Amino acid sequence: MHEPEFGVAGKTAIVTGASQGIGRAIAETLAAGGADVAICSRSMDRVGPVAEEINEAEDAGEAFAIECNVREREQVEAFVEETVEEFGDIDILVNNAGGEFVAPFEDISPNGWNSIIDLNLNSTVHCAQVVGEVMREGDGGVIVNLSSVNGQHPAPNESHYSAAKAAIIRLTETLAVEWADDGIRVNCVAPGLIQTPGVADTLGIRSEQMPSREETDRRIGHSEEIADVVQFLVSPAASFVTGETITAKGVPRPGNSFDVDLGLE
Ligand SMILES: CCCCCCC/C=C/C(=O)SCCNC(=O)CCNC(=O)[C@H](O)C(C)(C)COP(=O)(O)OP(=O)(O)OC[C@H]1O[C@@H](n2cnc3c(N)ncnc32)[C@H](O)[C@@H]1OP(=O)(O)O
Ligand SMILES: NC(=O)C1=CN([C@@H]2O[C@H](COP(=O)(O)OP(=O)(O)OC[C@H]3O[C@@H](n4cnc5c(N)ncnc54)[C@H](OP(=O)(O)O)[C@@H]3O)[C@@H](O)[C@H]2O)C=CC1
Repeated sequence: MHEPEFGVAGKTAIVTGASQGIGRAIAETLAAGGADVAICSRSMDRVGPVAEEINEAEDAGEAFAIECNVREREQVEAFVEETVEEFGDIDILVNNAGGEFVAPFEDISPNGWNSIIDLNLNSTVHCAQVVGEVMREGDGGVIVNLSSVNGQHPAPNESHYSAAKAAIIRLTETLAVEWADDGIRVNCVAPGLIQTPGVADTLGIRSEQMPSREETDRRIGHSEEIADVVQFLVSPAASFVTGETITAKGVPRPGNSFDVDLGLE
């Protein structure tokens, strides 16, 4: 009888933007499965406690945290170098750090546009190139990039973010082909609206506005539900899956998974 292998025990992983929200859930899920995780955010005060909590858990992998702004190539290089020193190799990269502000296209300044492209797309490029080199020189690996339903469908007032997240999908497909012979699988997850501190603070969408998790229709997703998809993609069970985007948005409908009034005129 065939038993699918969903485990990550003994693997080493980098998860960017893991001080809260989806990134934190991904790091905790992989560590709970026995992977050693290197995690980062822009603030050691925020990401350090996540590593401490993982290290206190029984039967979990090891964690170490580092301050790294993934918009800065040099900081990504230092983070990856330190991870290799710590763990010896990198099997898994999850490009999670990302974010946005909402504004009509005509109100986005060149600097505002660049900040969102840097944060979402260029950070993914930095991490994929730097970690990809380590994987190609080693035994290959698995990369998962966080896109969004906004990268798949029109999203008014999120033109910069949507453009970046759409580009991440095509980058994923391209790298899956370019790096197939190096034993590197590259996939994407496109979440619908997920209840995270970032969504609450930045977009002003709070959990009390949301239907409860028990409701099957039109509910907001939870970070763990994205972490579970990532866990599948990085596991041996997904060994024949590359260049794909898995959408995780609950009930199928075009566009966003939940109709939220963002309060823009
Ligand atoms: C229908 C429902 C749809 C819901 C979809 C939900 C999809 C979820 C998407 C997510 O990504 S969830 C994650 C949420 N978390 C975040 O978004 C938080 C992350 N935010 C940040 O890190 C930062 O705020 C930022 C957005 C990256 C900006 O960081 P940066 O340090 O670059 O900022 P500044 O230097 O302050 O500004 C740079 C530039 O951008 C302009 N700008 C900033 N905010 C706005 C705004 N609200 N409107 C217009 N322009 C803005 C700012 O003015 C600067 O430009 P210049 O003035 O210098 O030209
Ligand atoms: N929540 C949602 O509805 C959806 C989210 N996504 C995507 O999922 C990912 C995670 O989103 P979510 O959990 O909601 O986001 P949050 O804003 O809640 O968390 C973002 C995380 O990224 C870190 N971060 C932000 N900027 C940087 C940076 N420049 N360098 C390093 N770390 C950084 C933050 O840490 P710190 O502040 O400490 O630096 C934090 O840990 C993003 O790519 C997002 O676009 C996609 C679709 C929907």
